[in-house]
Amino acid sequence: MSLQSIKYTRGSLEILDQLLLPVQSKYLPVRGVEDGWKVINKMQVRGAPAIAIVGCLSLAVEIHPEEFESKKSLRQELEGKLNYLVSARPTAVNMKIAADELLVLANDLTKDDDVDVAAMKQRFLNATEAMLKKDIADNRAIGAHGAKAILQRVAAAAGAPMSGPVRVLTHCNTGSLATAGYGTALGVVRQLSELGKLEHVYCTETRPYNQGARLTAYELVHEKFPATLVLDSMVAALLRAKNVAAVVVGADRVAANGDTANKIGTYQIAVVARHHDVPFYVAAPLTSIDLHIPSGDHIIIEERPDREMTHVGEHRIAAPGINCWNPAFDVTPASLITGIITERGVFKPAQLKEAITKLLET
Ligand SMILES: CSC[C@@H](O)[C@@H](O)C(=O)COP(=O)(O)O
Repeated sequence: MSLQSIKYTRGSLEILDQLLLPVQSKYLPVRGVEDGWKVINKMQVRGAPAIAIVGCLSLAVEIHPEEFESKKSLRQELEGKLNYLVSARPTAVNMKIAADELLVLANDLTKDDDVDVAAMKQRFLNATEAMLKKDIADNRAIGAHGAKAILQRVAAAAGAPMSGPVRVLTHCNTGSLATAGYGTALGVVRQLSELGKLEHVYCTETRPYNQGARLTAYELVHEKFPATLVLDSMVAALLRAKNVAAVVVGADRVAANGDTANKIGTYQIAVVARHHDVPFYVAAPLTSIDLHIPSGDHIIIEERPDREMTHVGEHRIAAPGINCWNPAFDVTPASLITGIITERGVFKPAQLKEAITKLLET
């Protein structure tokens, strides 16, 4: 069974504390929005889809025991708390998109005279709970589309009818821990494995928070995938030496032109991949795509505390007194991206806006 980062039953939410992994596996109760904001901000839960799901479910557990005088007061509470949750981390767009969708629902229900306040609360709880199942289904579809695209490309390059098993590289953590389950980029790896087509997966350490070394490596060992950890500084050497067929990473926000914000270090991997003629794929659900911004220049990049760079756990590794710059994400230009793998298919960055707009219309 794959790892479970989020445990939810109506009225109760727990998250696997990712600050303690891989040394300790401990679930933390999330009793409401205040706890939800804190576990997201402190990165006890992280990964764009998981942030949105935990944020919304923290609101669900908070309102579950409450009684509301009117639909208007319920709607007001939802709006204020959703906006608060969006402020916990700025770069990933998933929480903002979820908040916008839930607010549209709340507004519609407020106006609907056939719905009373109890039914409105019920419908809101149902909508937040549906996110868990949908995320896993979306990730499975991403996995299937991504594995197919990579294998087809390898086969075409070799002029062969079918590809043999492939080696892939991934960055950060995009697996069960970063989602409701299965994973996005790691879902592609999982699908390659299910097809018997995964020769090897390489994961980067992902300094400074070490999502690769701590979390992805943990998932890969748990799944018994053939896997090797490399340092972030080894990617060029790896692509030169190890016949890697594709790079596949996740996304925190994809702009309308395909520019993609993802974990710091992603951009330089894309540059190196282009140099070595290795295809570079971004795997992300539609809930990570922000058509409201034309390009990556509009993405706010979160800057994290110096301590994440200067210390590993309690141990100081950097010279005291040195200045630090710690952006948590960077933006990979669309021109370096081979394809954006979504649950609805794989798109070239230049096709993304039109294709997604059409999909959303239907
Ligand atoms: C499916 S997770 C996609 C991204 O959120 C992931 O690649 C990433 O950058 C996570 O950053 P984090 O700072 O750990 O939340």
